[in-house]
Parts: sequence; structure tokens; C-alpha cells
Amino acid sequence: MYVHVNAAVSADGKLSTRRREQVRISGDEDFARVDRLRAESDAVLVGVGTVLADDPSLVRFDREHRETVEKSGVPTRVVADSRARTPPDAAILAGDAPTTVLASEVAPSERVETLREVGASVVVAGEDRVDLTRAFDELESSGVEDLMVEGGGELVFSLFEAGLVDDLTLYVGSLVLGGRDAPTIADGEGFVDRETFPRLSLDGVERLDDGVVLGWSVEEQA
Ligand SMILES: NC(=O)C1=CN([C@@H]2O[C@H](COP(=O)(O)OP(=O)(O)OC[C@H]3O[C@@H](n4cnc5c(N)ncnc54)[C@H](OP(=O)(O)O)[C@@H]3O)[C@@H](O)[C@H]2O)C=CC1
Ligand SMILES: Nc1nc(O)c(N)c(N[C@@H]2O[C@H](COP(=O)(O)O)[C@@H](O)[C@H]2O)n1
Repeated sequence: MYVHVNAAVSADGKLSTRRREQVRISGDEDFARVDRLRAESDAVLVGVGTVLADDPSLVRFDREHRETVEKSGVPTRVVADSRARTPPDAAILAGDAPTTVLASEVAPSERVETLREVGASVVVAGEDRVDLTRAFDELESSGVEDLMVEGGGELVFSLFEAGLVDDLTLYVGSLVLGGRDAPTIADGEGFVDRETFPRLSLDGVERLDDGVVLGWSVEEQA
């Protein structure tokens, strides 16, 4: 499965403010690029932190572009949510697009049952937090070849740590958000040993809206 992480950051590298409220960093051209990326994907993944902060629906994508890349149907929405905290009335569970919740064994069974009742598929992988490698194997066996990840920083750090990221694109907008506690694209514990820093290879730089899109592929980890 090919894993592409995309996000928008401020000029000082923040995904949002210290209040973790959704901030529109992308402009119209960048959102159109995001819609094309979604159209190229079989599934779009976010962490439950993003669901609780932004209440995304993840239903928008470029339908014309999807036809040109020969993908059928609509992208499945996926949430990494160890404890099944996704509210049953969350926008990510509404509408016709399918939703898969990746949970772990600590998820209370009644919450898992409620999510199933409102139409989600629930995949249990991992004892405590979601075991992303196992969960991705399950997604792949269900037909997901191209997975787009739209954040947030806790989830993306874990994906880098597990060596699961193939591509990273960042839209860098022309604003400063600041805040030592504001989320960045890779939060979590952080890497400390030089040998473990994921290394990137710069593939492209493009000016868009009032900002710039940077594209990298992730080099093989030793
Ligand atoms: N500008 C942009 O492009 C974007 C901005 N954002 C912003 O980012 C913020 C949210 O990011 P953040 O708080 O980091 O939340 P995330 O969306 O990264 O979700 C983190 C949660 O995912 C769950 N999770 C399940 N399995 C794992 C795992 N293996 N590793 C890590 N996490 C796992 C954890 O909760 P649990 O343990 O309960 O499972 C964790 O707390 C918001 O402010 C949002 O607005 C978000 C996306 C894009
Ligand atoms: N690409 C991008 N630019 C921004 O400025 C953003 N704030 C985000 N946020 C991400 O988009 C999700 C919302 O998508 P929908 O409105 O549901 O289509 C949000 O949850 C973040 O993952 N992205």
C-alpha cells in the first residue's frame, strides 16, 4: 500500500493554533490540489485528535480527476481511534461514503458497537494504541492500494516512526501561528538519534495561492 501524507502548515511549521481549532491555511488552489489527491486515493486517514478538533467530513474530492485515474466509487474515510472515541454524530460517520475506524483492544465494546450501529466498519489492531502496521495490512487486504493521510501530528509521527510513509507534501502558507504547544506535522515523542531521523528526498517545489507546496519522498530506513 502506498502512503501519502499531506497537510498545510503555517510559515512557522504549525498545523493549527495552541487551541487546536481548525485553521484555514490553504487557499482555493491548494484545496483543489488536495481534492485531486483525495481523488487519487482509495482511502483518506486522520487521527481521532483531528476528528475531535475539526469534525471533518472528508467527503469532498475531485470527481472528474477520479475518472481520469480510473478509481471507482468514493474514497473510504478512516480514523485511527484506539479507544473508539469518535462521536457517533461526527461528520466523518455521516453520509454515504464508507468509514472505517481503526481501534485497539482497549476500546470499550459498547463504543465499538455504537460505531458499528451508525454504519462504521471497525478494525481492531493492537493492544493499547492502534498497531498501524497491522491495521494497514488489514486496509490493504480490503483493497486499499493508495492511502492519503491528512494528519494530525500525533498520528503522522507514529507513521514515520513505523516506517509507513512513502510521500509527504506540505503546503506552507504565508502566516505565523506560533505557540510551543501548537501541533506540528510530526509531534509524538520525537526522534532523538540521528540514525533514526526519517530522511526525505525533495521531489518538487511549487508556488500556489500565496504559499508554496513542497513534495518529498521518504528514503528507505536502514
Ligand atoms: N493544517 C492541516 O493540514 C491539519 C491540521 N490538523 C490539526 O491538528 C490538530 C490535531 O492533531 P493531533 O492532536 O496531533 O491529533 P491526530 O489527528 O494526530 O490524532 C491523534 C490521536 O490518534 C490516536 N491514535 C490511534 N493510534 C495511534 C497511533 N498509533 N499513533 C498516534 N496516534 C494514534 C490517538 O488517540 P487514542 O490514543 O485515543 O487512539 C491520538 O491521540 C488539530 O488542531 C487539527 O486542526 C489536523 C490535520 C491536518
Ligand atoms: N489541506 C488542508 N489545508 C488546511 O488549511 C486545513 N486546515 C486542512 N485540514 C484538513 O482537512 C480536513 C477537513 O476536510 P473537510 O473539510 O472535511 O473536507 C481536516 O480535518 C484536516 O485534516 N487541510
